[in-house]
Amino acid sequence: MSRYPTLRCCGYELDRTIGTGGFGKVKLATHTLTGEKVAVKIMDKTKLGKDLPRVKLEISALKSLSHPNICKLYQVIETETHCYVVMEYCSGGELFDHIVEKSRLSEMESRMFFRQIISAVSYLHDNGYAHRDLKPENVLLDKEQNLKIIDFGLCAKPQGGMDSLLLTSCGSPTYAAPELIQGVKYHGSEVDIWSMGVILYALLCGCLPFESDNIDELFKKILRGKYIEPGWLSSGSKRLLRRMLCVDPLKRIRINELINDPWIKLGFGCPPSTLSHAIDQRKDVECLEVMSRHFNVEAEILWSRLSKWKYDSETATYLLLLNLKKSGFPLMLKKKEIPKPQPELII
Ligand SMILES: Cn1cc(Br)cc1C(=O)Nc1[nH]nc2c1CN(C(=O)N[C@H](CN1CCCC1)c1ccccc1)C21CC1
Repeated sequence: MSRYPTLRCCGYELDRTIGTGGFGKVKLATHTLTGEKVAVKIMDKTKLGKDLPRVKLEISALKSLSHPNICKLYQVIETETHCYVVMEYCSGGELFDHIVEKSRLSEMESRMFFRQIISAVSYLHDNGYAHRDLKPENVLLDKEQNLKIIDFGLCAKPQGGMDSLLLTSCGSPTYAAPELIQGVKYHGSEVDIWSMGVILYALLCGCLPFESDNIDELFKKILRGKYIEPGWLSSGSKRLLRRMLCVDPLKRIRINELINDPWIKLGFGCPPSTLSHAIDQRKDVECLEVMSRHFNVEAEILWSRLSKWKYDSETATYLLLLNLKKSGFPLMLKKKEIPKPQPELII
């Protein structure tokens, strides 16, 4: 019997562990009704302590975000001791590993990934969120090499909107902006741009712009803002990196300039998409019909529940049916297996 009987009875078959972090672990699982693979973040609430608010923050952020380059939330299951966050499974692993595998990426491949990050971050900022912990380990790839941003446990939704200042120093120092490590007030959008600059440098160069085993040395390098520009970098990419890794946040490129930067548009002829295809929020009659027949509930009654986006088992089934439809698979729900009666033991 699996260690997490709750998940089995909530409609998931657990598989192997695919990630471990300070917050617990992530396990691969299968949604029984649709057969779709999902990733379940399992956290022991009794061990989270002061980090519990971060988990709540991530869940509330994910509930209001719907974008093709942001890892999708399907369901939240809470027991007395554990919190299970059921999310989109990204089978392509971390962008970080993809860069290491190829030592560094071509300009076009870097641009293809980076445009997706811009699209996700501009959507985030438009919705009043700053991620604040952008790094290659928090950028995953799905089976079609589409990019998905994860780990919103450090994100912020400043009360007064994106123009108000933040103070909490958070995230990984290697990717943290100078103003963030100085402990002065900062704008969440500006620190995200700096971290995106570090990611773009990693994509193009296969290493990090600021590195040191000694934290004080690392801080000095970040505050100086000086980094090596390898010979293979084009002038367009060098110019863009200088505008992103600009120590003075007031002079740093802003997201709306970034979207229209010539290097970003090269080969595409247009800026990255900045609108969220809120496909998950609109009613899909076909998926609704399949659920209505399976659960024997009036479609309109079902939709009145689904449109409340409670991220319960019905939300998960609906969103996973949408995934099946997007992938061109037949829309069907497996009948719950009625356990076969055990043959009487013949003594
Ligand atoms: C690494 N990898 C390789 C393959 Br193949 C699939 C994966 C993989 O992790 N896929 C995957 N799909 N969906 C998810 C994941 C991982 N994952 C995660 O949320 N992974 C993060 C990874 N963070 C990066 C820095 C610190 C921890 C995590 C958070 C808490 C505990 C464990 C892991 C989600 C649920 C959103």
